[in-house]
Amino acid sequence: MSVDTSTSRQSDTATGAILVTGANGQLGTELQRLTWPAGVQVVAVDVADLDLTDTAAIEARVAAGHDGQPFAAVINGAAYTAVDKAESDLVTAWAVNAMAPAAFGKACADAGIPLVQVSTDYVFAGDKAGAWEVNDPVAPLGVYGASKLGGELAVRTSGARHAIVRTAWVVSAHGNNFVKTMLRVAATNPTLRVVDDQRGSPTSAADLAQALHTITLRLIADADAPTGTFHFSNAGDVTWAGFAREIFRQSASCGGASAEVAGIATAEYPTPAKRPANSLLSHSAIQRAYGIEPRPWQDALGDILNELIGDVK
Ligand SMILES: NC(=O)C1=CN([C@@H]2O[C@H](COP(=O)(O)OP(=O)(O)OC[C@H]3O[C@@H](n4cnc5c(N)ncnc54)[C@H](OP(=O)(O)O)[C@@H]3O)[C@@H](O)[C@H]2O)C=CC1
Ligand SMILES: Cc1cn([C@H]2C[C@H](O)[C@@H](COP(=O)(O)OP(=O)(O)O[C@H]3O[C@@H](C)C(=O)[C@@H](O)[C@H]3O)O2)c(=O)[nH]c1=O
Ligand SMILES: [Mg+2]
Repeated sequence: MSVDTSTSRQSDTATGAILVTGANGQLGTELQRLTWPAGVQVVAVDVADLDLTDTAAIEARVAAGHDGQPFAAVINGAAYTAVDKAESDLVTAWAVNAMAPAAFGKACADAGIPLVQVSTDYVFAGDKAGAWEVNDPVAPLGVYGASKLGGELAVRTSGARHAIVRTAWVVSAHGNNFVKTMLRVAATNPTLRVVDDQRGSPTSAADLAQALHTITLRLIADADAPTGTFHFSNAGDVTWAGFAREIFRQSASCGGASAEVAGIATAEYPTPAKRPANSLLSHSAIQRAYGIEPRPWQDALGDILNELIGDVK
């Protein structure tokens, strides 16, 4: 007997509207720049459209769907990302990073749709020698990481089919990030002091968006798609000082700003929030479940500098 594969394929095709939060953020911007399959529509909202401190509004928005149809999925890319400010603004940080994911979890469970929640390397204490695996113990050092962990736990216990994707050191050509800070400060300072004892994995917001594109479309199309916790960053690891040096090496090669980087100890750069010494993320879970193989962070940085400055050699 022959099987009509065209029909069974049809049911594997994702269609419908995806609600994306954080529309004006780094990730939200890149999710909107991607090409999505015909039949998939991205409905991107920011604080003016949907204030995430309003949990009733979140539940109503998800329940309302789009154009008379339920949403196909939610990607919660919004967050309270001001790590130092969060230390003194605990209630808002927890509202956006924990209570809003809880509301999305409940609303997605009620609607029977998948939720993609973005989380952070800052859920880890940073006291491991190698890369952090998805099931390694979490022990956030500050309010931002603790509130993002609260969001993870809420989503994990919500009953919604979900993927929690932890990422790290997100950079892009827009929004606030380390690359843009380094280029801006270098324009007026010949030497920058940058911590050389915090190690992690830089991540292009565009590459992260592509990974979430893959995961979300699979979750929509396939009820048996892998769920749980995953790590995505670009490949390789570096300290913030090493990252700054590579930013300036590539920037200088195309006539952009450059500066000397003096590596310093964390103790010499006091900040309100404590940060992990090592937050390198292992990719084994996302490789195994979704076949995603991140490219080196240096290549991703080249694309960002190309967009900001021009031809990077
Ligand atoms: N940036 C990084 O280095 C890292 C980020 N992550 C995670 O990745 C995800 C994406 O981060 P990224 O794109 O860099 O973050 P951004 O800070 O660039 O963007 C966050 C977005 O969330 C929005 N937002 C904040 N508060 C509210 C609110 N009350 N209601 C509605 N929207 C709100 C912001 O809006 P507005 O601008 O108007 O305030 C902004 O558009 C987040 O979950 C973050 O925790 C994880 C690891 C590293
Ligand atoms: C600007 C600057 C920063 N630093 C240090 C401070 C800090 O340890 C490190 C990076 O600075 P940032 O302000 O970008 O760090 P931070 O805001 O902590 O970045 C984090 O953001 C959140 C949202 C995340 O989830 C994390 O993955 C991580 O990307 O560099 C210097 O040493 N010298 C400098 O001149
Ligand atoms: Mg920051």
